[in-house]
Amino acid sequence: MSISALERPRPVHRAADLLAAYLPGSFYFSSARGALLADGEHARVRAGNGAHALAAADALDAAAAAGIPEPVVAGAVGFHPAAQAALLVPSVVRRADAPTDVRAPGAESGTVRTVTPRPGTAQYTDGVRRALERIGRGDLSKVVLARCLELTAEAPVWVPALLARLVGADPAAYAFAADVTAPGDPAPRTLVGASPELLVSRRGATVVANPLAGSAPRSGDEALDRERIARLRESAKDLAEHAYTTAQVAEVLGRFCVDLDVPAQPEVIGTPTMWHLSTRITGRLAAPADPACSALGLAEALHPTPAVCGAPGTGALAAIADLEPEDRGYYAGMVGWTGLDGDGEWAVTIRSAEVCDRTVRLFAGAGIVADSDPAAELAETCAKFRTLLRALGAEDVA
Ligand SMILES: C=C(O[C@@H]1C=C(C(=O)O)C=C[C@H]1O)C(=O)O
Repeated sequence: MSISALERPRPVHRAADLLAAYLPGSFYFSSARGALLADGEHARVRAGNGAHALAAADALDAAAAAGIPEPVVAGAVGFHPAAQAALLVPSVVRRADAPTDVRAPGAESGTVRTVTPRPGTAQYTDGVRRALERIGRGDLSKVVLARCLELTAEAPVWVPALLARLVGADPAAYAFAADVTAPGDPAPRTLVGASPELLVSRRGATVVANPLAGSAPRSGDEALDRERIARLRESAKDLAEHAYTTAQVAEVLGRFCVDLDVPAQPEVIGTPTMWHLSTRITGRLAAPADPACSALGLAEALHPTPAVCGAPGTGALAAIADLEPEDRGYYAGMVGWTGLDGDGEWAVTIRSAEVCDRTVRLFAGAGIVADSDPAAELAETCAKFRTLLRALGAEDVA
């Protein structure tokens, strides 16, 4: 008698159940691959820059030996090479299929009291001009300049409702909520968002990365959007911006893979707020058992890609340090999970916010290359903010 159907592990929950069970302090991550909700803290994973994957492999072995069933390392790593990380082995992990018909109550508008742009818009466009000077001098070819909106709500922001609205608006997004509370925070701090960008996903020996770069706002009008998509496909400036990112991602994955498929031309993908040039790169790992080849190891090797940093990386990091007045924190870092077998999924932490009590800090950035127009780059950041602003009921205030 065949029992294969019984043996096959299957998710026992629905993504909507996991979302309903999410509470601040838990870790939630979902994508078209499935949903994961993790609770409790079996162990923290602490490691220096570039050493997270090895520390995670040790922590996973120890957790399995301690009887944690199907342990994972889950959490977020900040943008800067020496940034903070919030990675742990949770005590309990529940999984579900990909979210589909998630219904969330609409955002109540009028709850956001103040919106403070940091830097101000004029200072941001000035930063873009200064970046263009550096590009003109040949110091670098591309840099992603970000800005922040600091929102104050009239009451503490309830992250479970915000997360459910983000998933409901775009069930295919890489949606996440991770506890990133740091010493000195006045209240628990949660990183929450719905990213369109896969840093890397691994299943067995197969890896996928899906860099995005080159963008246009979505208008909601079909004819206008068709025009914007066609323009994006042919824009030399956006194609150049995209090519820097794809080249670096392909080069890094090439070090780990025996076969790598890099499509020659990007396609255009859409989110509810944006259109992006997108290249789906797939590869087969040469040594899948090596901890450096775990999903987290690959994510660490790839991060930060020119989608959120620039090219070359060192010049771009220096430009970001000089031209961005706000610390990015977890924005433009990575968020996801890795299992005992090395499989896992890590997204680029964009279209995200850090929520701490009544304060919400959102970031959005735009890739600056030789032909960038400061006003257009500012407009691009405004369009990217809409993902979170909509979910916060604050689209009209910023
Ligand atoms: C930096 C962000 O997005 C990134 C930058 C893009 C661009 O410059 O065109 C496009 C997608 C993302 O890779 C952001 O959303 O904040």
